[in-house]
Amino acid sequence: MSDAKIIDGKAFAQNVRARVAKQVQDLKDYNNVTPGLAVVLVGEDPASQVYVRNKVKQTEECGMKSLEYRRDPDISEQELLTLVYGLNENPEVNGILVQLPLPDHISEDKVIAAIAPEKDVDGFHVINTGLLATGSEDAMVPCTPLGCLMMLKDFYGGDLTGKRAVVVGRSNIVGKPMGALLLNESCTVTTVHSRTQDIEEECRRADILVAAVGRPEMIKKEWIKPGAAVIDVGINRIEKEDGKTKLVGDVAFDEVKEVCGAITPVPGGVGPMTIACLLANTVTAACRQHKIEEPKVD
Ligand SMILES: Nc1nc(=O)c2c([nH]1)NC[C@@H]1CN(c3ccc(C(=O)N[C@@H](CCC(=O)O)C(=O)O)cc3)C=[N+]21
Ligand SMILES: [Mg+2]
Repeated sequence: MSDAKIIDGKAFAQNVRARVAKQVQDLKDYNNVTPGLAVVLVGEDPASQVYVRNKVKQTEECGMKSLEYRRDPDISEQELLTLVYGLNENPEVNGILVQLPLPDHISEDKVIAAIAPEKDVDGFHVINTGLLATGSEDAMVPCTPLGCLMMLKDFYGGDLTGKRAVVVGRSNIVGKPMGALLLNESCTVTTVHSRTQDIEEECRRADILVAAVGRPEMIKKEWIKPGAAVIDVGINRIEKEDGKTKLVGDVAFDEVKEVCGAITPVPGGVGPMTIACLLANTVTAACRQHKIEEPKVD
């Protein structure tokens, strides 16, 4: 068996961002529109700060306007909702992202429900969830699943019809929308989770395996069908023997790459694609709000 293809998410994301930058330039030149993305960050979680910093930087590099709203962790739910309502009304803002998780005293469901669906570039609002589930082109598609789909389509030359896809994990932000997207691509989709019997056997049937559980290196090479495409969504910070921390995925990369046909690394796989898709969604949102023909995303 020849070596697996290591899918370079960083390079892929750079490509997507270059395309987005061109679209932004066209919007400015021909429509006098500069897309704007508002990112709301509550609290001081260091990992969240890194992600938000990257989002802001890349938004600006693509020529879009970035608006950042940092709030103390003791902000009330009502104050946060009021901030979101204001962004809904702000014509400079085409996309709104409220960084999750939120502090315990704030209902994430309520905050997501408060975001205008057409500005919901995360695709977390139930309107967008419903549009995705019914196969509508009007859905805002969650960024991580969208990035995974783009890499899978690229690997398979555009068509996923009839592939057996197994999604490991059933979260609202990755597992469920990933399953819906793959079903819309005419895959045969199975979602497995912590209560699944014989999870290993289910995974071994997969042509496409998407791992999104948040358990470091849980998926071993015996779980993999030879030649399968393995997409690793996990970003787990673990401590090494020397006390330093490193990032690992949900897949035991070194052993799985000996069996599979293609695999995304962590870091440098799904993560950068998530941000690139956020930027692409912001352009899509701006086009829809200004009734401009929108660019195709994949
Ligand atoms: N409303 C909301 N939307 C999100 O999309 C969202 C969120 N909340 N909360 C947090 C998670 C996490 N997330 C990541 C995005 C990029 C990388 C990324 O680029 N990771 C780099 C490594 C970064 C590092 O070194 O820590 C990589 O995988 O190569 C990681 C994680 C978006 N999230
Ligand atoms: Mg909460």
